[in-house]
Amino acid sequence: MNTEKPMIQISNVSKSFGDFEAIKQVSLDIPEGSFTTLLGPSGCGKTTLMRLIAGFYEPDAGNIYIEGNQVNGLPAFKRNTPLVFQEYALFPHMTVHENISYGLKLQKPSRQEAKDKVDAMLSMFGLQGLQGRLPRELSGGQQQRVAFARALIMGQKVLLMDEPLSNLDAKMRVEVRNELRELQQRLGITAIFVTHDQDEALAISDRIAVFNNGRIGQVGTPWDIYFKPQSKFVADFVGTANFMEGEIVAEEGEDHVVKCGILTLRVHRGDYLFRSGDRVTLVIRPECITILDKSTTGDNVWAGVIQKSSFLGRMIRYWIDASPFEWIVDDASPSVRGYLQGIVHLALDKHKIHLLPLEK
Ligand SMILES: Nc1ncnc2c1ncn2[C@@H]1O[C@H](COP(=O)(O)OP(=O)(O)OP(=O)(O)O)[C@@H](O)[C@H]1O
Repeated sequence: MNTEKPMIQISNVSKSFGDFEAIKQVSLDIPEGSFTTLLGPSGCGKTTLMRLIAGFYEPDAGNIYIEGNQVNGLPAFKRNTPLVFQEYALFPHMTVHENISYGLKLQKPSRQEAKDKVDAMLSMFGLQGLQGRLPRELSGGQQQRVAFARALIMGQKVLLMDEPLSNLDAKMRVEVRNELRELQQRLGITAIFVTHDQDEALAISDRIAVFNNGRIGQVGTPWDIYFKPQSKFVADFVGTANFMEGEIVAEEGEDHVVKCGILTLRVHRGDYLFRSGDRVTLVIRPECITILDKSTTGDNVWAGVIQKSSFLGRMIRYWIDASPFEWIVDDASPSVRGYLQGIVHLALDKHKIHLLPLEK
């Protein structure tokens, strides 16, 4: 389920600590049933925004709405927006069962009702058989699952997560994130997730809000954030990109002709509204450049000299000098050629170049 109805609305919210403005007039709608990730470098305000939604901080200005109701001033425990942290924050002296059922206390359920609810959570999170253990007797992944189960046992419709997977090793991190995503979709939960890991954000989210210095730089689907960044900051922060400055010198057929120093490239015009004379930044992802098997001529083809390479498992990354530019190029089928050296010829599909207005 992923309707466009907003479950949470953040409207012109600002928050300062002393003289320092950590959140600057941020507005963001979180659709019901969606998985939204707040992504950005350290100190950009992700955790602060999360704590504002959860009710641990109050905004200095602006409003927060949950299901259409303004919640400014409403204490955290009345918001039904549980927050799961990187530190699992389980009660160390309580068993898995006691930890998970903790939130039910206020409802005063019968023993059987509590057991049924805990059993349902144990099964949902693959924790069957572990209910009698203490947190220290569990792996990191199991502890984090207990933390999720504890957060959701009251049937909450919203789940806030602040770097919840950061303490897990790489493999476990991917496993738990896939489970989390599957569960969020199955239960139709509205999830907000904080990370500074771009791969994680791209893999798990319906929408990503990229933060920069207390403001949202761009909100969009992972695809748009990666392939259609609206600023150099977003393009640079999410993934790796080659950047080049250029000027549009002509329009030919469906293409812009862009002059970048000694290199002239054709860029498919698509939806761009640029005109001849406009100065632009070209954003080119490393995997969008192809290393040719043999020299050829044509549009968007040029030569360079390999400076260094790095084997990344699923590909080899090359740094290729084509003075005055140095290109980063990812070769995803290295088995065919092994490591390349010396002069190579590069080709670039005109549809795979993204244009931004040149930032001053
Ligand atoms: N309670 C506080 N008092 C003073 N300054 C704070 C407080 N909480 C956060 N800040 C400052 O506000 C800014 C944003 O912090 P925040 O924790 O929201 O960043 P973040 O994007 O979550 O970073 P990280 O990824 O490192 O956790 C930082 O400069 C931080 O030092």
